[in-house]
Amino acid sequence: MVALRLEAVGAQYGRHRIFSDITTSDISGGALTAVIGPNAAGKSTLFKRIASLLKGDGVVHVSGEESLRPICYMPQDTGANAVLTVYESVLLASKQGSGWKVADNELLEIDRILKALKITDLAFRDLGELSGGQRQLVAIAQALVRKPEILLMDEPTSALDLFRQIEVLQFMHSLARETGIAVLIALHDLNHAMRYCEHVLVVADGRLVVNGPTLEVITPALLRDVYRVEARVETCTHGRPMVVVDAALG
Ligand SMILES: Nc1ncnc2c1ncn2[C@@H]1O[C@H](COP(=O)(O)OP(=O)(O)OP(=O)(O)O)[C@@H](O)[C@H]1O
Repeated sequence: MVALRLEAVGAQYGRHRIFSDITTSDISGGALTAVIGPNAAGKSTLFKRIASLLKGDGVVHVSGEESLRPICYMPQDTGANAVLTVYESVLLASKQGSGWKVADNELLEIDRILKALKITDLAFRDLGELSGGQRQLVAIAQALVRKPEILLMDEPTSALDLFRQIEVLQFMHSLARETGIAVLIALHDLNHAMRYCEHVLVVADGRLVVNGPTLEVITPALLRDVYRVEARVETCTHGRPMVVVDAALG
């Protein structure tokens, strides 16, 4: 199974250092890992650094699987200017880095992914005429069709309604389990992190604050120190842990 490990990783834009010296234990495939932290903490920058879209200090280790395209980054901004249909855009994504010849099984795979995300009805709509949530689902399809070993999803549910948020996170959770890929998801909704992610990586103040099992990491102390809120971790009526925020600290 694939594993990702960061060793003394840093990133900067010009002279502006965003974070430094991020070292993690193995982030293993088969599970979801939430990347959390306040606005501008560097979650997207960390993803870009892991995906080698940004140079920086340290080493990103990927072990376990041989893949031509092991890491895929799904950006937060899924704006679409191209004059393409949904189907064409997903096909184009699947062909990135390979030849242009299209095999039948590749078309079947696109059909399967559109069906799994319940967007088959959008296949021949122009990207430019989709809603924000529909575009986000298409961006997820574009990422999945590349079959990465490590998938970095930057706030993939931010434009989705509640039902779709849950559907997508459940789907990603099952996909990681079934295929053994490692999925890292930048999230602001800590209840989603608690419910769907086995591990959490917390980025703040230009460093990795902590990484580990979700229930050990998301505590009232962390919420106070990192998010500056007074909050509790309670159990809902279904027996699941959830964050209840009482107040923002001045
Ligand atoms: N292309 C860029 N050039 C210069 N600075 C940048 C660039 N992209 C991001 N930054 C800066 O890097 C810092 C981290 O930004 P980043 O987008 O990684 O944070 P984030 O944790 O993903 O934030 P959010 O939760 O608000 O999406 C911010 O101060 C931001 O202004």
